Amino acid sequence: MTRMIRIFDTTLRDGEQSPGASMNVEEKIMVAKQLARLGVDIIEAGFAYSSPGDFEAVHRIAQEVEGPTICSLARARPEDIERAWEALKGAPKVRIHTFLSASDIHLKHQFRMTREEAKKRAVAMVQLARSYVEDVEFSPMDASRSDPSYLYEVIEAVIAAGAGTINIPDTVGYAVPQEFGRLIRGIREAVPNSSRAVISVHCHNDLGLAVANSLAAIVEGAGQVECTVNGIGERAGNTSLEEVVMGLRTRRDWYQADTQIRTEEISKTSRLVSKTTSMVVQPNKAIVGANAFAHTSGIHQDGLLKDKTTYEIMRPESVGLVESKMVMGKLSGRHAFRQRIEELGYKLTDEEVNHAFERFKKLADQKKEIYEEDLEVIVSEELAKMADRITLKSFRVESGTNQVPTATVELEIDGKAIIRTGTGDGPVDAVYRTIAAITSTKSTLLMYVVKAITGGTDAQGEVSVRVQEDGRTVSGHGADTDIITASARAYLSALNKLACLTAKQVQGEEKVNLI
Ligand SMILES: CC(=O)SCCNC(=O)CCNC(=O)[C@H](O)C(C)(C)COP(=O)(O)OP(=O)(O)OC[C@H]1O[C@@H](n2cnc3c(N)ncnc32)[C@H](O)[C@@H]1OP(=O)(O)O
Ligand SMILES: CC(C)C(=O)C(=O)O
Ligand SMILES: [Mg+2]
Repeated sequence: MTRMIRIFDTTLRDGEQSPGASMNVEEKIMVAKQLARLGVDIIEAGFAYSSPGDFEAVHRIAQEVEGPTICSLARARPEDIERAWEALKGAPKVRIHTFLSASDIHLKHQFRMTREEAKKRAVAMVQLARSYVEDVEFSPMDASRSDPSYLYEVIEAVIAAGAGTINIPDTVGYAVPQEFGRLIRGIREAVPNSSRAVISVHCHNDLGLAVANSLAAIVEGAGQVECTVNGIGERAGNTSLEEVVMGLRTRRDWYQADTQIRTEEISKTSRLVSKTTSMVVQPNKAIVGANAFAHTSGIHQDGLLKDKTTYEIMRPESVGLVESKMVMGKLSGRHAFRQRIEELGYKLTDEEVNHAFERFKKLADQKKEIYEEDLEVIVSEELAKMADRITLKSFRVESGTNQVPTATVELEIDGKAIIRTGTGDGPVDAVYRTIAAITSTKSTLLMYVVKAITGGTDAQGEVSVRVQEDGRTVSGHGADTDIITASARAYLSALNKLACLTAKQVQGEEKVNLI
């Protein structure tokens, strides 16, 4: 039997306690609407007493966001509980979450209260909250550093006073999984009325154990997990929603538990929260980091190409990503290299792949990541070793102060001579336009650079061009003492590469329709 675990999202309350993560009312509403689409059970929308802005956020979210229960935090003080009620009243599904410390450290140093006084206050505030709403949650703050026997007493008393959810916070992230699981089991075994309430957990990540502690608590019977998107929150943050949810979903066989989260909304929610709070997600963050579904090493890439399950325990689609990423770099292997160039539309022979792969490895030793354009260049230059299909036979240019620059160009394409005359804005432009007209190229000239290789007026000039067609970019070079000849050669060398690429892409066809 699969147990359903409630997801209590506190991104808008504890998440906002991350330094610099504060959100305005409109931003909170936008995030709350996305949390509803994600399918969380409860949204802790804020702490109504803490500021007019938070009051308004709780109020508007309670009014405007459909689906989840909307909750406000409140200290164990009448004014806080009343303010929470003011913000929530009139909305269909609401909860007041009140809290007071249970640890001697907090009671002695911060609250200056005895255990008895704190217990009495907790009971009175739960009763007050219950006079306003049916659904009351109580948190004995710093529970993991509290004396268990006192903790049990408080829990029993607040359940008797009407709290339907008892949330066990590991406020300072001190607990370790086995210990925290045992604490939850202890509560269920030692508190006589514990079955009348849902036991919740709220873990902080100071030792990087928030998710592990939450999962350990679930094993011992916790029915609600408090968490935040991307794990943001006070100090090192809270339990990460996406990690707990995907942990349960992926290992349902082990936990026999799941949530009602629509996991396909996870990536979108993560991006929204990151953008809204300006909290950048680290690339290696589980589930939502940029690298969470990126594979770099050749052996893994080879395995994935053969079967995704070799190195992927979750489908990227299950968290709303289109597909996993194969990152081409110095650790990639031939299988992934061939696959990527085929995805780019090129069919190479084994020998061509081997040559291109050698060049790729050399380049990858110098560059952190190889992009599509790099692969295009490698492939195009590999293919450029094929005989040129277009050669320049001759050209003549007329230009002067009062003359429209005119070029007559003779090309040989696949052995056939073609001659044509055209005009342009300058002599080079006239030659380029005429070549373009003869070859009927659809390409665009992206870059044209001239530089002198030697000095003097008889200097050898070198022209480099970059040309793009159908998303493919190739470069071309030409050198001559005549700058127009160098320009024509550079352009034709680029067009020859494009022609080779097209020939390779149109598998089985010998000729390219250049004219
Ligand atoms: C573990 C957590 O995350 S708890 C939630 C933490 N979140 C926040 O604190 C964010 C919002 N907080 C605020 O805006 C402010 O702290 C306010 C408005 C709540 C209170 O502000 P101030 O009145 O100026 O008090 P300040 O924050 O300096 O001190 C907290 C007071 O609340 C008391 N207090 C703290 N928690 C509780 C509680 N659960 N129940 C009752 N009183 C509490 C403290 O003992 C202290 O009281 P004192 O003034 O009698 O010494
Ligand atoms: C208010 C409580 C639940 C809290 O955030 C904590 O103890 O960390
Ligand atoms: Mg907290």
